[in-house]
Amino acid sequence: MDGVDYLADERKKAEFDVEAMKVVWAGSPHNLEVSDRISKLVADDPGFRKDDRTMLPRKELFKNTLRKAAYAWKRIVELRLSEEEASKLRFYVDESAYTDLHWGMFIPAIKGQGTDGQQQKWLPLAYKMQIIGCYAQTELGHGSNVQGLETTSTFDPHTDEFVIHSPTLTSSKWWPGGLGKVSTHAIVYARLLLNGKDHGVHGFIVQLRSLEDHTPLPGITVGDIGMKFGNGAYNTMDNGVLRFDHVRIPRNQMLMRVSEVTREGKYKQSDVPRQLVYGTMVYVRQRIVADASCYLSRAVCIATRYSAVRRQFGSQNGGPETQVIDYKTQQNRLFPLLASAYAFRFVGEWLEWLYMDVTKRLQASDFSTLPEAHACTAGLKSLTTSVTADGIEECRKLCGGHGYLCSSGLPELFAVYVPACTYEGDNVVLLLQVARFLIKTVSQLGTGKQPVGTIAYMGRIEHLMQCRSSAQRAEDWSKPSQVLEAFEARAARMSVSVACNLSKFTNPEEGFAELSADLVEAAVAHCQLIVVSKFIEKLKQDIPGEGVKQQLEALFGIYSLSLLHKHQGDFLGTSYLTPKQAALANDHLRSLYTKVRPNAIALVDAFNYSDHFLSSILGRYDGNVYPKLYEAAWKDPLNESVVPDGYLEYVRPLLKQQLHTARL
Ligand SMILES: Cc1cc2nc3c(=O)[nH]c(=O)nc-3n(C[C@H](O)[C@H](O)[C@H](O)COP(=O)(O)OP(=O)(O)OC[C@H]3O[C@@H](n4cnc5c(N)ncnc54)[C@H](O)[C@@H]3O)c2cc1C
Repeated sequence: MDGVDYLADERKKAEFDVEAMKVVWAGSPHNLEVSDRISKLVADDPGFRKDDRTMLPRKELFKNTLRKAAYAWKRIVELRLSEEEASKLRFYVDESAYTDLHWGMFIPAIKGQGTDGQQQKWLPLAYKMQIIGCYAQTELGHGSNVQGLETTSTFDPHTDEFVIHSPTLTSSKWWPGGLGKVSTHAIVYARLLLNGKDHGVHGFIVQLRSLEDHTPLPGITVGDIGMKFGNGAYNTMDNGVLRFDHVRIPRNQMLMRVSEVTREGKYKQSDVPRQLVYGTMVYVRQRIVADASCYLSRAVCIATRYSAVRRQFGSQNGGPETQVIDYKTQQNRLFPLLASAYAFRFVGEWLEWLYMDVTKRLQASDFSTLPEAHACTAGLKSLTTSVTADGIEECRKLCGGHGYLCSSGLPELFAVYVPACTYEGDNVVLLLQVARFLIKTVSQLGTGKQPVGTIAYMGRIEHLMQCRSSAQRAEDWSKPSQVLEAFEARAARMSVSVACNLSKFTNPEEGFAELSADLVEAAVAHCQLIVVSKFIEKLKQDIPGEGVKQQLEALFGIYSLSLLHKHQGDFLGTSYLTPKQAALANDHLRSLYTKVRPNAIALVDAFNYSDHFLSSILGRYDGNVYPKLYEAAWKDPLNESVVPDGYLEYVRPLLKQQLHTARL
């Protein structure tokens, strides 16, 4: 029945102020106000409907995405939305589109790598969407290894131009979002060749399509790379292929903030430090971590609400069966994901601060924290996207069979999200970069160079190598300091141990390759420690609202102790814990599940997601799942006729034993 809240009893159980928790999740009362207003604006506008997305054929789907992107822009202009409101609107429209790359990669690349003059020329056009841009780095043959890119950009001093060329099939640009069908311009990464000398990979602004009729410019071959994983999902995006046949661009379209090519064809480093490009990278990765908390919280919201609606077994004397959320196994799978969503939210918030800090330092030519900031953002991107991708899939399983229906919202969420483990750096490749940084830090211990930021704990290496957990009772694990030391000791010991093993190799690179699996594990331990420590920092802040802090403390316990349980081998193997202490931690974890259980629905309500945004029948706010699932089934195009198209040709001849005369 519409209008009835089937989850009302669950909501009454909440032991904290949900409105105050909404503010914590949003980051501030201002953020909550903007998010709430814009999300309602999108949800109430039929122009942003998305419930038919998984049923549309690709061409229709894509055309509809183009319409929505144009309509969104129209609304942004009509309503005179600020940049903040506009980006929220795009977020709540919730459809991957060329605009993601235009705003998320093309513009930041020009801002980060373009000279002042280049920014003045290109940014106003891009801001008004008079040009649409994408980010063309990856090639058919090369992705992670950027230095292996093959596209060339050769300077021609006679015409003062660069000649962009794809010398081989494998040099074809392959994957860039927005490239296939829409972008008029691209930031193209190519090897800079001057007088036959290769100066490595640089970025160039290249016009791809006519601004009059959208046809590719001479020398350019461009198209879409084809259907991707899932229905709807990321197929709203035109990931593209691009080849250049000696395409000429003016010299001033090389992004020249850091290095330039003079009129005479000389390569010059500008006095702007090379490290500046890291600023853009920190920005992009910070966005990805923030997105991880959004995607994970969406999946968790769906699975939590449905777990409270769904009942299986346990009926007493003909009474209702048990809500599946009351099974400890369900809690043990679901609540750590709920806690992770909050943990990632807070680490994402901290990354926003880090980005501002890095920017300020770069402006003052202070590069001292850059290697640490780089390693930490690479690691957090890897950790949070991997957990989120696996977490969405776990939420699907938590919803049983119905989770497999597109109307649950989970298959599409998963299909849209999984590539985040690959783009902006393959997750394993990124963890190996973190590991290199950890090994370097270990090798510098004792040299007087103090580790800074998220690696500062290594400065207490002597203590961390020797200390033992003092936990004697389960409740001891409720102390953040107890948990923090456990994670620090584990991370430090794993790094030192793998560094010792590495030192046994005469060729360090050989050793690095041989021990790469252990190195990745050490990197994961370090990254989990960062998330744990940032959660603790959040808890130290003033958090208003009745019961809010207590819930966050419980979630912190669940996040950290579920990891401790999962990676028990690390903690025991490095001798920080005894098996008894690990068992006590697990006892405490179970008690936290009991504490969070009555608050679970309110904790996901605090995400403040509209039904439109969730687009999931299982995750409906009112819990009215079964009638809506039933209704939705009848809307499937296959149910438009009672007898399916194809019956006469292929089913009836079979039933009537007349296949020999059928036209198959
Ligand atoms: C949906 C989507 C959107 C994208 N959008 C863009 C875009 O807009 N612009 C753009 O330029 N690119 C884009 N990409 C490309 C993306 O950035 C690359 O796919 C990514 O960098 C990974 O590179 P790769 O595909 O070459 O993987 P590979 O590097 O070939 O990885 C294959 C496997 O090898 C492993 N591996 C690789 N190197 C090592 C190593 N050194 N040690 C151990 N293992 C290793 C990896 O872990 C992985 O398991 C997109 C990709 C996807 C899927």
